[in-house]
Amino acid sequence: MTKWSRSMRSQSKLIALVPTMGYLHQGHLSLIKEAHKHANVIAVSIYVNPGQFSPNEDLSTYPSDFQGDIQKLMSVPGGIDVVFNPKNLYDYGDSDGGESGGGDGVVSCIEKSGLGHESWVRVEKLEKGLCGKSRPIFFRGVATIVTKLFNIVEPDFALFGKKDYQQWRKLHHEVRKFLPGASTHALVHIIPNISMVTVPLASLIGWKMKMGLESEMNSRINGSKLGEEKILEPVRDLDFSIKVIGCEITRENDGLAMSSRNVHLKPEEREKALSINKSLSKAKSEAENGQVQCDKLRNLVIQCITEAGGTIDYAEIVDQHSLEKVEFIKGPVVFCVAALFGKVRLIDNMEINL
Ligand SMILES: Nc1ncnc2c1ncn2[C@@H]1O[C@H](COP(=O)(O)OP(=O)(O)OP(=O)(O)O)[C@@H](O)[C@H]1O
Ligand SMILES: CC(C)(CO)[C@@H](O)C(=O)[O-]
Ligand code: BAL
Repeated sequence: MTKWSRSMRSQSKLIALVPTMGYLHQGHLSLIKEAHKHANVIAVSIYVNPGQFSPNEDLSTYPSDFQGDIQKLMSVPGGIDVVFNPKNLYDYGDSDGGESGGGDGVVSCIEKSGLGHESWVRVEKLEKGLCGKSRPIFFRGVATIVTKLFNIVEPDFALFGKKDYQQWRKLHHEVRKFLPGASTHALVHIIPNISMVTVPLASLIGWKMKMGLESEMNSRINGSKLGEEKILEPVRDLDFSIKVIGCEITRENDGLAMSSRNVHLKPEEREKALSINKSLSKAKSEAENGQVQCDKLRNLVIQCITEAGGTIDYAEIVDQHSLEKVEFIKGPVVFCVAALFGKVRLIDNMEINL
């Protein structure tokens, strides 16, 4: 994978990474669409990361359909360049991590065997609330695997969905925050010579889906960025020269946020789950009409979801940047919800910008 990336870089191509856990839907494809606006070549990773699941979570039942994913990726306008689908990205020491690094109860690789993988990335404050409460190792696992993917793929851009708002915010923070006066700029010189390369690698699905994109890419580059020096903003905490881009939530026509786990919802549960988006939309419009007391808005959402038959994990209104709870809406906030319908835990959110 790294060899491919470096070969792209040596041709001055900008590389975007779209990390996923597979079982792709239009939400994932919207990330790829956005990636095309920024980069010349696109890598999609498909890896169900065992390091972010606790033993009581749904690693073993997480949906997967690799061939279906490939079909979907082939149909993306503009194509993608490579699919990175590693079997396992952890060293399990003496114990057998099993297929895809998962397997029964094997989650964090080191705790059981005492050997193997033992380095973890943490984003100490932002990982604590919301999903971090009920999924205590989740964000450590996400930050670590994303760091590993960044090191392997060496992208210029990485795209994440705001459906997983806390994840996006946390990664954004981990990777890049504008520090006035900081001097660590990544300078990227874009040159006009775009040529297509296919790189089949053993551990990588050597996939080439370019389909007539060359002229489109040339005109984009010629039109806007030819010969310019593009300055990526200074990075923070971990000094990655990577720009993290957040993409809006893609919803089904009836408002349900697209999610791979939706496939596990029974029809009646799916119907009940519509209460999440409905109640969030109602809360947002009440806020826009002057109701800025968060407990009132929270009660509205909790009541609506509970009456529909969902079980609330959390329903919090938090500052969009710090993710700290707020009592009264005074600035940009995001209303984040996690709720269970049957055995399926769904998350959703809505930004409120008064
Ligand atoms: N509806 C959506 N709109 C925009 N981005 C999304 C949507 N669903 C997922 N994504 C983004 O796609 C990336 C990969 O997510 P992932 O593969 O876990 O899919 P998912 O649908 O979020 O699955 P899950 O059922 O685990 O929530 C993440 O950055 C995630 O935020
Ligand atoms: C970012 C991610 C691919 C890391 O495993 C995952 O958490 C996801 O799909 O949102
Ligand atoms: N998109 C979230 C991945 C997870 O729930 O593990």
